[in-house]
Amino acid sequence: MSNTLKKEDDKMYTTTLCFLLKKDKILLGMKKTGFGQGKYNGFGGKLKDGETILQATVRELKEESGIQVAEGQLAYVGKLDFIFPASPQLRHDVHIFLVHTWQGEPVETKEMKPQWFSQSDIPYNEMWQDDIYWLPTVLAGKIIEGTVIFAENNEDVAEFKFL
Ligand SMILES: Nc1[nH]c(=O)nc2c1ncn2[C@H]1C[C@H](O)[C@@H](COP(=O)(O)OP(=O)(O)OP(=O)(O)O)O1
Repeated sequence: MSNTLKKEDDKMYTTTLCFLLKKDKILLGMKKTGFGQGKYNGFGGKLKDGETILQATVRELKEESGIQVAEGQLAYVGKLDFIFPASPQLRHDVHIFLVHTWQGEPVETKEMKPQWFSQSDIPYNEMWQDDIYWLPTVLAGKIIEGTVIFAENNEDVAEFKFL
């Protein structure tokens, strides 16, 4: 591996992502600010210093949707490594969780506008383009691990691999 690649690896940051499920519905949020603005996605964000992945998942869900969960209500479903060859500093991994029970009702926050969708009508064309490669597998009950390599425009998926 070249030194350049090693340097990029060192810079990788960690994020969380979680999806609430209720019967045949899934809760997505329209991201109003920051990375992924204008896309529907689950709720999550970067780990803060000293935080565990579970703590960050609970905190981000609360900040972005008003929903409170206990760590024990988070079901781990997988991990993805997002690689942006045109912008190596964007590289990050995401730890993904499903939530079936929680406290409170979703509310609009300054970061996200929550909306329930039928699981058979997920708006993949308004989401990150990698989601259609792995979210159906997660919703089918499988645990995933994979790598996404984005194209030069940092939007299209150049390659998706399940490990
Ligand atoms: N390609 C991708 N596909 C996807 O489904 N989710 C992605 C994604 N790339 C990033 N995400 C998720 C992970 C995480 O939940 C969120 C981005 O988190 P960031 O922390 O980078 O953004 P924020 O603007 O929310 O920053 P903070 O609130 O400061 O943490 O988007």
